[in-house]
This record gives sequence, C-alpha cells and structure tokens, in this order.
Amino acid sequence: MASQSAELIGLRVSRETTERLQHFTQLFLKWAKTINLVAPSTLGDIGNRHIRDSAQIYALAPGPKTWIDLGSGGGFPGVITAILLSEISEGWVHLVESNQKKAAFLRVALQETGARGSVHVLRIEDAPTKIPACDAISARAVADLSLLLQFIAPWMASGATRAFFHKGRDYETEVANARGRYDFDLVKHQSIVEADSVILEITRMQQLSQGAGAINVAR
Ligand SMILES: C[S@@+](CC[C@H](N)C(=O)[O-])C[C@H]1O[C@@H](n2cnc3c(N)ncnc32)[C@H](O)[C@@H]1O
Repeated sequence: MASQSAELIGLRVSRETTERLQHFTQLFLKWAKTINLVAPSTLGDIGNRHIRDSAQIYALAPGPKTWIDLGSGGGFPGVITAILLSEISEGWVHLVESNQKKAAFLRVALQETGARGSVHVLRIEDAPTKIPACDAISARAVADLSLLLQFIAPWMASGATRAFFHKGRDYETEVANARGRYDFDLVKHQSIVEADSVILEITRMQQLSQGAGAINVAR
C-alpha cells in the first residue's frame, strides 16, 4: 500500500517523514524537561515556532546537499533538514554544537529518527579544519550577521554556494554593519512562521572587497 503523504509548509512529505518529525518532537519535549533546549515559553508551540520555522530552510533549498548547521542547539534547523533529507536518502547535515549536553541530545535525535546527519562537538571557529567542505550552511539564533559571515568565510571560499540565516526584526542593522566588512549578494525571504522575521540567503560572498552586492527581495 502506498504511504500517505502530508504537507509541511508547501513540501509534500511521506508518512515516514511525518512519523520521524513526531518522534523527534516527543524526544525533544522529553529532553527539554532537563536541558534548556529552547526558550521554555515556546515549548507549547514547537510545531510552528521550531519545526515549521526550521523546515523553511529545506523548502528554500530542497534536494540533496551537504549542509553545515552552526550552533544547532536543540536541533533547529539542522535536525529538521536532516529528517527531510531522509525522505530522499541523499544529502547530509553536519551539526556543529559545542555544548556537550545539547550534543548528546542531538546524537540521540539523529539516531532514533534515522535522520541523515552527524554531530560535531566543536567550537564553530574550529569547525572548518574538521569539516572542510559543504554546499550550504544554516544557522538560527547563533550570532549577529557579521560574525556569522566571519564563521562561514572558509566554506564560502571553498565551494559552499549559499548560506541561510534566520533573523529577527533588527536584521537591517545587521546587514548594514556586515556590508562594511563583506561584499555579498542577499535575498531576503519573509518568514511564513513569524511576521517580523526573515531568512537571509547569502551568496557570492567575499571579504573586504570593494562595491556593494545586489539586494533582491524574494516574492
Ligand atoms: C540560542 S541557541 C540556538 C540553537 C538553535 N540553532 C535554535 O535556533 O534553536 C545558540 C546555540 O549555539 C551554540 N553556540 C554558540 N556559539 C557557538 C560556538 N562558537 N561554537 C559552537 N556552538 C556555539 C550554543 O551552545 C547554543 O546551543
């Protein structure tokens, strides 16, 4: 019998993927009783505030890719990308997280859901020598844009083509500050989960070069 599919922010996902996401949610809520994985005030709306919010990244860049997710914390967005990649049995997500307890949770989450990823208990600053190449990078709630660009510069110089960062309402200030240090193209995607949030997509990044990159607003 064919698996029933469901819809997740415009993505068709199989019953198996839905079950993986449900299993992850149960695990997350169990571990969140003893480890601070997200702001406690958001635990009641994990489906929207965290899972759908994270799934936006895969929806913007679907298909097999090698991802690096910086500061994965409780798994957002990296574990959700890894679960969605399991649907197509291709691609991989390297989760970088320096906190041992969170890393332990991430390992269990990947193992129990069968998601396509692995955990690196590292400082982000040390990760480029351990994980030398990737196609795309994600990060949510980890650092301001200038520091994120500093973090991703080695990967963007060695083949990564796109980076996706969730940002809140102050993103314009962060973009203006980053423009003083980096040249990059930017597409701003309106979040479909949070009215005052965006996902910034960075491409063609170079450090300290002359001239401003193009700014496009996604429709
Ligand atoms: C505010 S949490 C966000 C977690 C997750 N991305 C989310 O959106 O729910 C930031 C996470 O990044 C990790 N982190 C911050 N700076 C880091 C660094 N330099 N190297 C590795 N992990 C870092 C922290 O341990 C924490 O788990």
